Parts: sequence; C-alpha cells; structure tokens
Amino acid sequence: MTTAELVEQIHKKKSFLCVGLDVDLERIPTYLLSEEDPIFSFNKAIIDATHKFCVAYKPNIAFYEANGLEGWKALEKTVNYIHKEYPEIFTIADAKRGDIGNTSRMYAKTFLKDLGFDSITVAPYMGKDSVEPFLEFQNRHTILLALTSNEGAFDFQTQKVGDKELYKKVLETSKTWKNSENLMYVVGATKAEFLADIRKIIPNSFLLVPGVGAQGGKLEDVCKYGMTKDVGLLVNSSRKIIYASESSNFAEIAGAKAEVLQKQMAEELKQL
Ligand SMILES: O=C(O)c1cc(=O)[nH]c(=O)n1[C@@H]1O[C@H](COP(=O)(O)O)[C@@H](O)[C@H]1O
Repeated sequence: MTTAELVEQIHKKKSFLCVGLDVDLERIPTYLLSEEDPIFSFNKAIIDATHKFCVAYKPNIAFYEANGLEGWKALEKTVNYIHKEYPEIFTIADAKRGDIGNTSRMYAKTFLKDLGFDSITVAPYMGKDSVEPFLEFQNRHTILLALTSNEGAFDFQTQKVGDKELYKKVLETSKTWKNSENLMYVVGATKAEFLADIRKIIPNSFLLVPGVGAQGGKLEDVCKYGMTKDVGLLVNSSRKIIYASESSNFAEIAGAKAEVLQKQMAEELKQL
C-alpha cells in the first residue's frame, strides 16, 4: 500500500487507529480454546467487529511465535484474511527485526514478500546495512524504532552520543539511507512531549504510536505535537481493545472500544 492510499483511508474512515492483535491464549475467552484454530477464530471475530473503525492491524509476532507452528499458521491466515476481506487496511508485522544485511534480507523476504505484510517494525541498532534490505521493497514500509514507549527507552535512546540524543541520531542518519522514503518511525504515546522535537527532524514521516490505553499515553497529546497536514499518525491500541471483555460478545465490545477511539480521532482530524 502506498502512503497516499493510507492517507486516503484515514480520511475516508475518519480514523488513524491501528488495532494490535497481540493474541494471548491465556486471555481469550476460554470457549474458543476448543476450536480448531483458537488464535485465528479470535482474530477473525475481532477484525470483523473493528474493521470499520480502524485503518491498520498490527499482529505482534511474539504472540504467534510463542505457539510454534500453529502460531505461524494462524498469523498467515490472519494476514491473508485481512488482505482478502478488507484490502483497504494497512498491515504491520510487529517483529522488531534487524541483523547483518545478509540475514535482514531473509527477514524482509519472510514478512514483506512471503507473508505479504505492508510493513514491518525494525530495530535500528545495527545500522544502515541491517535496515536497507527492508527498504528495497516497493510500496512496503519499514517502521524504525525511534523512541519507544517503555521505561527502558531512557537507558539508551535519550542518552547523548556526542552532542545529540541517540534517538535523534537514528532519525537523522536513517534519512540518508537508500530508499529512505519507505521509512516510518515508532514513537511511544507515553513520550508525546518529545514529538515537537521529533517533527523538526522528520516533519512529514508517518509515525506508529503505540502506548495509548494500557500504557497510559494520551491521544490528545500525541495529536497536539505529532499530527501533520497529512495526519502522519497511526495510533495503536492492543489490550484495551481486544481484551475489553472475556464474554461471548467480546468482539462486539472490542468494536465498541475501537469506535470510542475512532470518534476521538474524527474530532482530532477536524483540526486539520
Ligand atoms: O513497535 C511497537 O509496536 C511497540 C513499540 C513501543 O515502543 N511500545 C510498544 O508497546 N509497542 C508494541 O505495541 C503494543 C502495545 O500494546 P498495548 O499496550 O496492549 O496497547 C505491543 O504489541 C508492543 O509490543
């Protein structure tokens, strides 16, 4: 999917919500566990109930890998289902990969070609040659970790390297890489006050912003400092939506939670 198509969808749906599909078998309604593929059954119900209110889905790969071969099969079924039934929706493989170039090429093939995700999250730590193999794919996006939502972000990312914080170096240096137009960045909603500085370095890039809801980030702050004329934001919520209820109408309740966020986003979009 191109960035222009993503922006068009955001305006059409009046939403820049990304629903995180972090499926934990210990948290899904227990009656689903007797189904042939509980992970896919859960995802299908959530997707059917939330698709009207969101523009992206983000399965976090850890939750699938943790279930071995069955998990990988459920992941493949999930991404295929989204692309077939709701082709307007942007898909994010939250895999946080990155290795020497030769190895990154394999990660890129797995997620961007074979599984066909529109994008993948990538760690910048190993530098240019570890990220460029992901950037080669046309109309696919590499979402580079810039300033993450967790406490540990202060261990390295905000520390100065020479005259600048490491996350600023990541932003600046990554702009010089080949096919850098395919880059988006992760900035945690819990770090909204950093967004004004971040926008000075990357005024137009799309940001994936996790951390609203369960981690306490505020949508208003993210929009105030991070929104661009083309929106430039995908705001993710996982647990607060998908585990809003454990009853048999869990999907309906997840849909209602997603709609609440969509309505807030529609208000924010009016400011543009
Ligand atoms: O790359 C991510 O998506 C990510 C980056 C980050 O800085 N913080 C963060 O929480 N995430 C992911 O975003 C999701 C947040 O989930 P909830 O806290 O349940 O909304 C999880 O899948 C995290 O792994």
